[in-house]
Amino acid sequence: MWKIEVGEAPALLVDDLQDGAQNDLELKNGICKATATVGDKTYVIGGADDGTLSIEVQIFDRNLGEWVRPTVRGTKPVSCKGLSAVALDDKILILKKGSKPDDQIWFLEVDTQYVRQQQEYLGTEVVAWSKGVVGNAEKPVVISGPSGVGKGTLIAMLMKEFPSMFGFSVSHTTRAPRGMEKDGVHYHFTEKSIMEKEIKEGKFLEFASVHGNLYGTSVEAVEVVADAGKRCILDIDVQGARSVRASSLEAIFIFVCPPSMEELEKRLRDRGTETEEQILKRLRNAEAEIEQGKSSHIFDFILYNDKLVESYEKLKKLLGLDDFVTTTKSAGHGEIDLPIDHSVSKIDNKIIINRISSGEKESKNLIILDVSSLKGGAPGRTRGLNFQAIGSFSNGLTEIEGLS
Ligand SMILES: Nc1ncnc2c1ncn2[C@@H]1O[C@H](COP(=O)(O)OP(=O)(O)OP(=O)(O)O)[C@@H](O)[C@H]1O
Ligand SMILES: Nc1nc2c(ncn2[C@@H]2O[C@H](COP(=O)(O)O)[C@@H](O)[C@H]2O)c(=O)[nH]1
Repeated sequence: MWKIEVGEAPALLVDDLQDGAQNDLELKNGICKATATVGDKTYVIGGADDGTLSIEVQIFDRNLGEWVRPTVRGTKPVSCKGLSAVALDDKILILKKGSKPDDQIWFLEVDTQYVRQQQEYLGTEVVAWSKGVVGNAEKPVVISGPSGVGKGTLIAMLMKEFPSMFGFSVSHTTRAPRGMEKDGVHYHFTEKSIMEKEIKEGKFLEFASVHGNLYGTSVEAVEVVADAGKRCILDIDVQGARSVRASSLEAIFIFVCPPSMEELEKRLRDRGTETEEQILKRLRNAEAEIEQGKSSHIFDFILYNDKLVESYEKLKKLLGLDDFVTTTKSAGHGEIDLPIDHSVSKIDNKIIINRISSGEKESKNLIILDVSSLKGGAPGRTRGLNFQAIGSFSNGLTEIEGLS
């Protein structure tokens, strides 16, 4: 048995860190941390010792016998009353005790494709947070097409008809605001140097130089919509769509095409928001974009926006909304009633969460969390978690309550 130091935290016994699921390790300073081991590395997760109130991560590399502070990507969860951690293949499931239902389940990615890419890019140890979403939330919708084709118009119609279903991903841009555009609503208008710094810090899901300005979708812009329980719509150019296609965000990709170049030019000119020079630049770029949009295999659907009302009906059809009745489809993600006192174990793809008895006669004693169909992940959300709650009763009967 050998002793190691966790930064400034009290000494831990390495034997306590063996074999992953050692949960709720109470350190001498009272901060609750959980540990999980993936490969040669033990991850110590918990506490909030940097003044940010977010959960911290340290890694003990067993091969090197060294502690490492990784670069952390994704939105960090805020600290809580206690944590449980369970090692999966390339990520660690974290259960936050005493947190709100939509803040209880998180994943710390340690060896996913995204983490490996970031490690290669930064040359440092990287971990990435992603919040777990119960059930299968509808996929985000990526809408691309040349400037002036009518993407914004179609999206505005969709948001007007289905305000509680869709949320717009507010992009960052270095271009100047147009007359009626509001910061934080149409775009986050920003400086080039600030945006470049934030890109380096990994805050963007995708970014591209479009018509001479920088545009990008921050991870937060997509998460804000997901947190509101809405389906995210991204209005981005073809380069951005390609990056999103290569990312972990599973989406539906729609390319909007003009009926002709003449009509595209007319729409751009009639809109009256660009200078002559900008209109010509946008029209030049449009030809290449249309070619890529039609041939690149990025897009699932091509939508010709000729007559607006007809195009909008087609868009609704693509999204399964043509005969939509608001009351028949609700989000219905379900919430896990995670007991504060629990133990956690793993059998294949099932995580068994066992209530540590508090003497109640009728309580949900067991929650089985199915992690076999996880989708998405950092940067963003991990979707597809399913669960069953099983309650045992004093009469020996068992009640099962399940989700999908
Ligand atoms: N089907 C249509 N028929 C005629 N005009 C249209 C049609 N769709 C949109 N428009 C008009 O074309 C102009 C450009 O539309 P919009 O601003 O929605 O384009 P966009 O693709 O979002 O452009 P950008 O990429 O530059 O933001 C607007 O004035 C809009 O009213
Ligand atoms: N790759 C990205 N492209 C974006 C993003 N936000 C908008 N756009 C695209 O830029 C052009 C021009 O937009 P405009 O508002 O200046 O007319 C248009 O094609 C948008 O789709 C983004 O975050 N990423």
